[in-house]
Amino acid sequence: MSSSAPVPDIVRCAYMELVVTDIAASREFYVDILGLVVTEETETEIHLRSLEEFIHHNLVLRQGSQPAVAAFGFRVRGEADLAKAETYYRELGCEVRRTEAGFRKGIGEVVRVLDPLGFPYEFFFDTEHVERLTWNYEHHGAGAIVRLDHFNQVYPDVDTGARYLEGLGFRRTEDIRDSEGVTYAAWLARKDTVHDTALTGGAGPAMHHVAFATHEKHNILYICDKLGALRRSDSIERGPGRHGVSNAFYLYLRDPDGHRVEIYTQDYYTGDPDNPLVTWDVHDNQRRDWWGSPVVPSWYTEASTVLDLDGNPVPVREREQSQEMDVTIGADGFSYTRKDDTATGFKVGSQL
Ligand SMILES: O=C1C=CC(S(=O)(=O)O)=CC1(O)O
Ligand SMILES: [Fe+2]
Repeated sequence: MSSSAPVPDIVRCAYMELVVTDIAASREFYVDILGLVVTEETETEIHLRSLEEFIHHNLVLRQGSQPAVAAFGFRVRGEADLAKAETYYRELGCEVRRTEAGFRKGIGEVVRVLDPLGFPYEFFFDTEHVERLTWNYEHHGAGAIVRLDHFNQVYPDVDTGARYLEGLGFRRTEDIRDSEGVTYAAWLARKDTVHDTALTGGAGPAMHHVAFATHEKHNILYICDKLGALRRSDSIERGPGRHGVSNAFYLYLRDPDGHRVEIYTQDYYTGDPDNPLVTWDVHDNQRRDWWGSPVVPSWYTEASTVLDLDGNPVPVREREQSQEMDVTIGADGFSYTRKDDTATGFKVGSQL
């Protein structure tokens, strides 16, 4: 997959459209529990944003019959980048549709593509500016979600996927590999933090998670306490904890449809042109959780269906290379805490 056309200048990941089967239950999760702000809503569609956001939305919840992901939206630097996106993806042989303004509420023209990996990407520039609630602390609450931080996409062949994204101008900042050169995951950025999206090796194309940022770790701990108080602790899938990759403090939740949402804070700056790539050994038991806490199997095996430009599910393809869960968890899995000290690899009692 190659194109000699100039790539669109992507500024950041900006919005995701989720199809949800019970919009009232989803509204309760994202608004009442997580505190995202309603920019506008109808009975079947809710446009939400995080507290420091000034574009119209970071998340669209749309009522539908099956849970799915309909769009991964990226903001580009100017109107001219829409034509670049059109030309670039047409040269890649992808389906490309340029919509009129208003196809998405609060957004101008959108270039929609089904990208070479099978994901529905959207590129936009013009957007209605809405109230940025950065200083409106009366709306923040103790679990304040301030920004959309990143997407995470499941795809069978991480190296191929990462090469496509690097060709689109993303910078690889971290990855997980083994001594045979198999890549299990990669993190790729346009903005000056660890990633705008990541590729997790597995059956795909599928959406692994969408991540929102808080300013502080205590915001994440409050969300956990609030879920406990609401007797909704079953929404917590993994964490809270400290990532190895990205160094961020994290929590993974599952929404009422099973869509995975990460709450994420305090990764690091990656904006210099010579930002050093961080590569983790797949057997390093601190790569995904710096404290060595195990990754629950569902985190590796479950993800959301993605839709094509007509709203039909994109068929997934199984990963052919070795699976991270197989090589690190369970009877045949192997991970170390200290590379040459295999006698005491795992913390006692934390085996799944
Ligand atoms: O955002 C992330 C940063 C790090 C990790 S990992 O679990 O530490 O690999 C996962 C993640 O992709 O969700
Ligand atoms: Fe993440």
